[in-house]
Amino acid sequence: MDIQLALDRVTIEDALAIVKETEEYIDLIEVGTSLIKEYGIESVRKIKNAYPHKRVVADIKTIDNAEYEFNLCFDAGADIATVMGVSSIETIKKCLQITNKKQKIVMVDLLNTTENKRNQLFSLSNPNVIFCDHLSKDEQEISGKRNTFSHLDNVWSIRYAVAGGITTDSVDQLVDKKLEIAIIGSAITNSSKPEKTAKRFKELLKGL
Ligand SMILES: O=C(CO)[C@H](O)[C@H](O)COP(=O)(O)O
Repeated sequence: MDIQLALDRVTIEDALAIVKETEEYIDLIEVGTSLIKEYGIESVRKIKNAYPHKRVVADIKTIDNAEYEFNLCFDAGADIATVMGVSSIETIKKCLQITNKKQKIVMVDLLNTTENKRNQLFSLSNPNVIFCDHLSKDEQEISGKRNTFSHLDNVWSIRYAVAGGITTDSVDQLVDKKLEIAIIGSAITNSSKPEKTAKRFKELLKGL
């Protein structure tokens, strides 16, 4: 399983320093929504320029204005851009259209989607789409919720990632889920030893 390092609530300089330390153990770099909101699309450009050999995810969380936002991300060098699954089907289809045209990847964030909407989204699955099971920061921090990854059991045939509060103690729940990507943020970025923590995740996820 690949590791996507989510960079949130840090400066671009700190983000670059964390990637430098952890580079050997991570597969994708996520320019978090907070970085894009605070520093703009330049955050994506700077991180891709510094790590051209890594897949860079722009976590723009598009919910409307798909063409403009997806072109912005891809033109800045992102390999993957995110759209919220709760968006209208017009928005999702436009993201897919731009992604296919530019031969990039779209990650559909399933936060707050209903089962009906998820089934509708899964029917659009193609090799350029990765779905992301996501437990929000606010649900984690305010309500103390933990992701149980329970509805992942029926999704063998599609590309799948998980995000939200994953720690070295919770990765064992990902065994046998046939996931492509574990998105890990604060467990690494808030660690006093990011390199050691990223290395531990790599060891734990190897072979999964
Ligand atoms: O999309 C995000 C926040 O909206 C984060 O990328 C995701 O939640 C991973 O970060 P963490 O491991 O700290 O929860």
